[in-house]
Amino acid sequence: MSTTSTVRSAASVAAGEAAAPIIELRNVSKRFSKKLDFAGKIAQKLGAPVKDETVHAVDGVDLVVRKGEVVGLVGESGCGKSTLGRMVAGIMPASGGEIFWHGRPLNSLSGAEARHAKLQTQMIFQDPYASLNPRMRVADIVGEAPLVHGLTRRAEWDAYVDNQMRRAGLDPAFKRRYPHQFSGGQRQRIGIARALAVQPEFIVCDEAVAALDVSIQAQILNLFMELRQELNLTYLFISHDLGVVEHLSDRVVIMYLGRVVEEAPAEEIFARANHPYTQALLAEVPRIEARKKSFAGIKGEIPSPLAPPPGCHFHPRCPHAFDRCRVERPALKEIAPGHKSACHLNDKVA
Ligand SMILES: Nc1ncnc2c1ncn2[C@@H]1O[C@H](COP(=O)(O)OP(=O)(O)OP(=O)(O)O)[C@@H](O)[C@H]1O
Repeated sequence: MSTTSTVRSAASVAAGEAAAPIIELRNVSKRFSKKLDFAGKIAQKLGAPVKDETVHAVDGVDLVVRKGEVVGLVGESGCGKSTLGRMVAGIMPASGGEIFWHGRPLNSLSGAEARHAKLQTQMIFQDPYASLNPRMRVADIVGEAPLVHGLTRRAEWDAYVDNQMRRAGLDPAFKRRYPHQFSGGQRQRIGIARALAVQPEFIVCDEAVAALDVSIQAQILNLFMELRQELNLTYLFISHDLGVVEHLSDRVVIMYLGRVVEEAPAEEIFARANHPYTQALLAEVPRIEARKKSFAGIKGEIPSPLAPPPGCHFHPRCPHAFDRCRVERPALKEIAPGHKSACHLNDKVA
């Protein structure tokens, strides 16, 4: 058994039935109103009917992340993963539904509690360079927030920063340098050191390794898993690539056009994918076992979230679609213990 799967199994036990949810989303949606362009504004002024231009980025999602778990959130570009991640991290409000933090509605927290919740959830982004202030030295990037929030004192600050840098695999000797003096992988480590410095319990990684070379990706993924063990961290790991989440997730959640279409323990997703969309995603990961199965790749383009197809959003691209799929939204139903899928085919088989 590989080290990663040993780590996963051990954590799965730790994150079993009894582990309490850190975050829970119930029927959460996010809509963005698209601003009218010049022609649209003129048409509106002239009293012409103007189309409703609303992007349904996230549409009625239920999601639970339990303490100690690593949840992989996977789907094609534009399916709403980042938007969902931002709502989970408390940096973007939902348009509908409810978000619970340790069992309490996020919007019922007092100012101090909400600030604490925000600090406890850190986000790591795809492009570390864009999220690091180019005019700040690494020591300040890493050490500013813990000082502001009273997690360290001025007298101990240097040692505190050194410690966070070492944890993220950076040499503290370089702490007076600026972000542009580091490589892509090292910059991602600076982002990780900054996140760790506020002592979070939960980290949302949004395509955190997507911009890195494959060998560097592996190093950063290993670092995430070591930190998980060392600091008892919980992760929501967002990626467009099922292959990336394969080795580190306890549970995998698949999104398509704003909705969750399947959710299961990682082993189950890779061994017995149920939803035709998940099967198509698996077919596109060349190095995993499932490629041997005769899943067809995904045909066609992902439809616009401005006008999602009725019924099951995946039906125009699904090789198994039938009449019901074109009119009725499939509910996310349990098809095996811990395995849920939103596909009308499951009712048909039964
Ligand atoms: N601030 C915004 N205003 C308007 N539309 C937005 C905004 N943020 C996201 N969207 C739209 O919402 C949809 C979902 O975007 P999101 O970035 O969450 O998807 P994603 O799955 O993370 O894709 P990617 O990996 O490409 O970022 C997209 O159609 C996107 O254009």
